[in-house]
Amino acid sequence: MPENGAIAQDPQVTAEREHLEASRAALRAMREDTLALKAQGGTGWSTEVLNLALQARAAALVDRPDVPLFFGRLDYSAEEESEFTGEHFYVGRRHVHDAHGDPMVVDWRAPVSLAFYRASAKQSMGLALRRRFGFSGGVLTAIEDEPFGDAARDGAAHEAAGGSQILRQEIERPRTGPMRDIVATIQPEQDEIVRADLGTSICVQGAPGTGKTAVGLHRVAFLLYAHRERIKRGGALVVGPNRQFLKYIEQVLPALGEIDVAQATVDELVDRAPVRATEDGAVARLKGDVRMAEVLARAVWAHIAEPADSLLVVRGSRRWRVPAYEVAEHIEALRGRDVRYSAGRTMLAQRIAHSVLTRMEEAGESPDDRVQNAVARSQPVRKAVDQAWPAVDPAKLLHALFSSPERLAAAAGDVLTEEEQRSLLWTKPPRSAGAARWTAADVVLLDELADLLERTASLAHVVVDEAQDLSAMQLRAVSRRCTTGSVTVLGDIAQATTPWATGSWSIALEHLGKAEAHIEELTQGFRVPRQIIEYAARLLPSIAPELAPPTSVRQQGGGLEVVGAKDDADLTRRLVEIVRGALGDEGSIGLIAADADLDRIGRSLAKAGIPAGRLDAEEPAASSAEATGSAAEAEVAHAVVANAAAADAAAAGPESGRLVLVPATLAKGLEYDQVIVVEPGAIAEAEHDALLGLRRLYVVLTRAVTRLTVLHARPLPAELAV
Ligand SMILES: Nc1ncnc2c1ncn2[C@@H]1O[C@H](COP(=O)(O)OP(=O)(O)OP(=O)(O)O)[C@@H](O)[C@H]1O
Repeated sequence: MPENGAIAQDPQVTAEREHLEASRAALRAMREDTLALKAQGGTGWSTEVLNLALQARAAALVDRPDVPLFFGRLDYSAEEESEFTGEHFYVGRRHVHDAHGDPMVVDWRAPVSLAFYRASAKQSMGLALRRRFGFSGGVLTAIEDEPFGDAARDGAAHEAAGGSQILRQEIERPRTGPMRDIVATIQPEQDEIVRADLGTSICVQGAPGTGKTAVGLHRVAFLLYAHRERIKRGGALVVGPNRQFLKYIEQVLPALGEIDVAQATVDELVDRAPVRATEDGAVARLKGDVRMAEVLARAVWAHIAEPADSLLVVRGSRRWRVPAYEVAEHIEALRGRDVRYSAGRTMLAQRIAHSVLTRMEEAGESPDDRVQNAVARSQPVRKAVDQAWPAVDPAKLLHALFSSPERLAAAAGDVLTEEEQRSLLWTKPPRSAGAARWTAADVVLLDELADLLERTASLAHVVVDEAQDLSAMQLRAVSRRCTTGSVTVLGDIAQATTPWATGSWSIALEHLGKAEAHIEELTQGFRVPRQIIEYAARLLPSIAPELAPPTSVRQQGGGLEVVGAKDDADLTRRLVEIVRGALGDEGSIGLIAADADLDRIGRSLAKAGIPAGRLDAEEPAASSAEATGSAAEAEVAHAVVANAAAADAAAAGPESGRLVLVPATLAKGLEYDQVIVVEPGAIAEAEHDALLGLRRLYVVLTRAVTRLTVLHARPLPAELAV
């Protein structure tokens, strides 16, 4: 926003700038106070931990000159009865207080800030005035007032005039670098989701660019504020489709002052063995089918056998016998309870030992717990447990199932058809489990097996992004990581591009064990201009006829150009021209093509002297603290980086150049100012399945913030050519 003389001299602007400066000084003082604290733990180790905590806090208190300390102000009415009658507050990313402890800026997540996001002309929530601030490079350049109460007519006029200019500018701004927070402009329907209580699981269906990812990340930040101890103890996790996506979103939470949230891809979540093979889509789909859970459960529990003999425990000069039928009774009793398989082994040993102890007591002895533990660990008891309730190893069991038609049939007989069973069997079984080359779907099965043996620890909250792509078995893997916690499920059925996708939110939620979750829909598109979204939506009747066409709140941009080339040579020539033109405008440029075509396109551009980054290029080396230091040091280093002005460039790595070549399979969740899509036909065909191909194309066509150019020499898919 350019500074003009009128603004510079406006007394209100001057007063607000003074408050900004005073707040900055207060934040500096808070940081200095923290740095002056001496960590004094009881031991060297606890002093070290305290030191790291202080460093982390000091890092979180760094003032980034380019990030406004506050973006809004709330003036509560002096006449209306409310908790904050007559008071006013500045709303920002974090709480700042003065030397007396009085708030200079309140945290956007605090209850007092709620009205900033929710008050409307119809419901003022006690406000007399809501003020938004516009900034340019950290300098306060604009004020926008929205009066309520007696001046409600003006409020209505404000809405009729198209709402906030500052909001418009934020939505229309060019995109560069990683994803940014939307804390200054969260919309009421988004805020409802962000502030939902910790116990509530929510599923958000939304068209491309409706802010699902942004909302999910802000919800984690909110939950950390509202339930910090519980989330810290239990842990919070964001699950995304791939590393590139996680890299794109990783700055959002640190920018909101939150560095304690783990982020993982689904594959990383179930990291039970390295993935060393791929497989046919039909087999992967079957391995992702929920019936596999039944097959695996049966395969595990089939290990339980009738106790062969009575067992004899010798203690000193006495011998104690436990008959086989009594061991069988213990087994039956345990199976009637919801015990995990491995825990059951330990419990069986204890129960047998208890039988021995009962006999000892009957004989007049008075054994204690130590004796019971010693008996449970004795060789005869261990032998009896190993025979009737043998140890199971997930990899060995899966290896046996996929190698032996008999073993598989025993577990899958009436669950999978014979043909399905055949498709699961390896044509050349590896010699051992260690030699097996597992696929991504196999590793999910290994994770299911591991959970059948030992209960997986639950986190306090899990956000699953692009959840429409997950198989039933992957959803179960997520589910066991939030059995006692809640989930935020984000996705768009129209963007499901995996053959194993479940296809319906209610089914997905059942697999997640959260059938009671609310399904919310976000409909306002903040990314894709109307003209472009309408073009992409031509595909909707074919890919998700039940979904309403997406809308767009964006007014600017919207350049859509479909360029037909005569042949491949003409396509290359035009591509170079288009890319040169795009480089002449501001913002990021994503050139998206079928994965297999990208190398060739990269070479053609290089030949024309146009360098381009690759989204799937190798990760840059970790920062030195991450490479050599402890996890805690790395966290602090992370926070410092997040608070540094250079964060954007540092975080984006090799893809930080303006022009990025994006394989179509990695485009999901990302956005670029200008998008150039090369050969939509090839992108769709690369999927082998017509429906999934069109969905992939829909994803690709909905990445543009300002301009979309579609370049093709081959005919466009018929659904698009309408
Ligand atoms: N309230 C808002 N104010 C400003 N910008 C917003 C708002 N909500 C979303 N956006 C912006 O819209 C863009 C799209 O958001 P986001 O990536 O979260 O959408 P999405 O629904 O996850 O999209 P996709 O389905 O393509 O993954 C981002 O640049 C985000 O910052």
